[in-house]
Amino acid sequence: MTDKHTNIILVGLMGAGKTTVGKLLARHLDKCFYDSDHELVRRNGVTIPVIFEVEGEAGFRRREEAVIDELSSLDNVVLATGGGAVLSAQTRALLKSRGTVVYLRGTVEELWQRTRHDRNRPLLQTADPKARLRELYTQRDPLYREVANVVIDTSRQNVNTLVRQLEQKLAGMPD
Ligand SMILES: Nc1ncnc2c1ncn2[C@@H]1O[C@H](COP(=O)(O)OP(=O)(O)O)[C@@H](O)[C@H]1O
Ligand SMILES: O=C(O)C1=C[C@@H](OP(=O)(O)O)[C@@H](O)[C@H](O)C1
Ligand SMILES: [Mg+2]
Repeated sequence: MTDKHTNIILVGLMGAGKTTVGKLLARHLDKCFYDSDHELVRRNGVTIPVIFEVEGEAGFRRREEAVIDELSSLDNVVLATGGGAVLSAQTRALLKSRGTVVYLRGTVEELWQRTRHDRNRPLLQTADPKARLRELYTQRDPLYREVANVVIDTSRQNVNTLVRQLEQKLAGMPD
């Protein structure tokens, strides 16, 4: 059976730090770390941009939905999701029932600074990636808030500070 509070699920936009913070948080809490993107890459043997290229965003979303369903049904894990996972209503319902959901929030400026040199995020391969991030923020911020039990502001906070802050918040949460 899945105990709601044994899993920690991280949501938020690209560059929020889900992968980086998640890995460190898992080590601190002695939980297994999974990242839905890493799992898709490992299983399919191709990069995220290649999945987008071959199957389009819709194909990627189908795979993402399935892998998040599978990983969130495990116990005692920290799961970093991809930024677009919450676009699926099915995934939103699932996440809320399978763990404590943490929204890592960041300003568009910071998210952009953290992602601007990375070619591994196909949605940002546009003429104006910062404007794209702004659009995605407007569209998705309400969805992240809808699923989150905890919202953490990552602005001007280093990863170690964020992990400490998160540990404190999680420890103070009711069972
Ligand atoms: N709080 C932070 N402060 C500074 N840099 C960060 C922070 N969180 C993440 N980063 C950096 O931003 C980049 C994107 O982080 P990542 O964990 O891949 O984000 P996400 O998985 O949410 O897209 C990485 O280079 C990471 O080292
Ligand atoms: O926001 C998105 O739609 C996406 C975010 C990426 O993950 P990160 O949020 O870990 O960068 C990855 O899943 C894919 O490029 C699509
Ligand atoms: Mg990530």
